[in-house]
Amino acid sequence: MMLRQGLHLVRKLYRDGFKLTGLAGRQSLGQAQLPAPQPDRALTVSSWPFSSPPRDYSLPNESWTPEMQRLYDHYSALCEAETEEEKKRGPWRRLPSYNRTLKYATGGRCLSKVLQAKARLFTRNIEEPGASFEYVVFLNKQEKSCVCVFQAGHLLEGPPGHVHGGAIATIIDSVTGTLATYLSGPVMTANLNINYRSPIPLGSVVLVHSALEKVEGRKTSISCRVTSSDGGKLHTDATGLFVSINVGHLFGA
Ligand SMILES: CCCCCCCC(=O)SCCNC(=O)CCNC(=O)[C@H](O)C(C)(C)COP(=O)(O)OP(=O)(O)OC[C@H]1O[C@@H](n2cnc3c(N)ncnc32)[C@H](O)[C@@H]1OP(=O)(O)O
Repeated sequence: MMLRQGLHLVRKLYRDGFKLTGLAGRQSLGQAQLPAPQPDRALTVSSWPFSSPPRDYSLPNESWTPEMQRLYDHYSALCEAETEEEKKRGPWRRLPSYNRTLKYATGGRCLSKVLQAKARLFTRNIEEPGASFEYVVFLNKQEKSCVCVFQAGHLLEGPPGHVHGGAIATIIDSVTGTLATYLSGPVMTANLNINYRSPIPLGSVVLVHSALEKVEGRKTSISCRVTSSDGGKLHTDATGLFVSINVGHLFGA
């Protein structure tokens, strides 16, 4: 009964232009749901009359180091830039990030009540600022790429003083998945292939660069490089394969 109700809602929300903000850990939206002339509108949250505004976890907080803040300011400035000829905004966008995968999507509160219960997004699950994943994703629409500024907190320790490989995989999955979702709509990770090249010091700030490799039918391939904040040191490189899904797939349909 619950499942049927849920699937009905999924279909209805899709018919009504439902926009996912967090499916599969992603911050971005499927291209199909982005109205091209006013891209910012698609990145906003629905104004549900009785909800309090959700916290956007990709905004600066007191835990951010000066380096994290510097890189945030750098990419934010690119987002403000205008193109020469038309005084239109350039290709860069900061993607907001919430701690619920469906609740804060347009129309998602209703779906969230039925299907999601108290589910929280893994990477935004720890309230203490700076303790785990501090990150912000900037998308370059023209280049079909994105860069994530990532500061790893003390809860992500693996080898003493360094970031756990699973935490690195998590941020790679989240960032490559964000890009795949933006480009191809709802997807799930089918394969991640990761090469750990040099350890990431805990508390340091790194850049996670992702770019589209190819789209073949339902398959979207994304490459990824994690580097030091000055780009001089390669920490990790990876590839991700994402397969487009019908949202019913998440509910066993
Ligand atoms: C909600 C917050 C969570 C945050 C997490 C961040 C994002 C995630 O990590 S998503 C969760 C992790 N991923 C999963 O749990 C996915 C589990 N797997 C699945 O559900 C399915 O296997 C799924 C959807 C990936 C593919 O299944 P299905 O839709 O039946 O596709 P299927 O027909 O098997 O394959 C489609 C194509 O992809 C290819 N493919 C599928 N899996 C793989 C793979 N592992 N490696 C290579 N190719 C693959 C197939 O060969 C096929 O290719 P072609 O079209 O050329 O023949």
